[in-house]
Amino acid sequence: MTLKISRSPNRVLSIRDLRIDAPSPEGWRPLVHGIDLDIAPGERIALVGESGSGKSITSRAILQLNRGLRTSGSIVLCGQQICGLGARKLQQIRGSMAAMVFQDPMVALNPVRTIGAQVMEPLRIRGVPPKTARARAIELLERLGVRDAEARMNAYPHEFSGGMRQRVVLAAALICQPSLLIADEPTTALDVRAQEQVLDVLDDYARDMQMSVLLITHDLGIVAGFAERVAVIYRGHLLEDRPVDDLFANPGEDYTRALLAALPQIDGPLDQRLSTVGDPRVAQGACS
Ligand SMILES: Nc1ncnc2c1ncn2[C@@H]1O[C@H](COP(=O)(O)OP(=O)(O)OP(=O)(O)O)[C@@H](O)[C@H]1O
Repeated sequence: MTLKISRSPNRVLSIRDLRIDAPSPEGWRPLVHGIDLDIAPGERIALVGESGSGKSITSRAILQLNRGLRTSGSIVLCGQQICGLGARKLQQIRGSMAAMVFQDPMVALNPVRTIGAQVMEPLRIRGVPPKTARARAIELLERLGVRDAEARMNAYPHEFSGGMRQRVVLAAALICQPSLLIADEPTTALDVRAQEQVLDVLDDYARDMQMSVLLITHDLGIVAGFAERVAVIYRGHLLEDRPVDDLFANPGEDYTRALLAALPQIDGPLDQRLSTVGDPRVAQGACS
């Protein structure tokens, strides 16, 4: 089966009027209220917002990974409309057009399978012969800074540090060379040094491969250092979508100002997490 891919993909991702609803005893309860978002090839966008604002469900909708939620609108990924696709087509798209990494590498990795088997798996599923898959896995692990990768292919996740495990998760996500990587707080579970190293290798890889990145993070330092654009989401509404310097220098919404004030500062404690923007006056002003 061949998937239709845009011939002039000036957008890796184009989302229009994305709505996500959850079932409730009173009927469908809206969680995301009609979001538009575009990502160009090679572009890095940070999605920020307080806890529960809808960052994860919005990003998971791109690969139709939300369970039990209703999604509507248009999501065009590399020229392919994602909404309404069947399970088999979605399976093909996941990993090749867009891949996703999550916060905790221990959850993402199977503790009883070797690192090598897990990194090679997306290629093996697509019918790539074992020798080729193995060579590509070793090459990618080395590139992502896993030293002595050939020997370590036979190791298990518990034999790796947190930072190394996240590189393995990245390798499994990147092995089919996706056009878009969706990274949902990929370094939150790591210590500060490992965070920096993982972001550095991701930065290098994305630049070399012209890969777009949608990064969900609570960390102002990471947003400033990694992203070109910032999209601010509040209670399922997209409030602002602007170049990072512009938004930091001149936030256009009260909510964004409050959010930036609540974010960990560059010269503050590096492991500080975003607190909830709880001021109801800010909340009311934001989406009215
Ligand atoms: N499967 C689900 N069923 C019902 N409600 C859900 C489901 N998944 C998420 N939600 C709700 O959707 C809203 C947005 O959740 P989401 O996980 O996207 O927030 P977030 O911005 O990523 O937060 P955090 O920064 O804490 O991860 C929350 O109110 C959450 O409780």
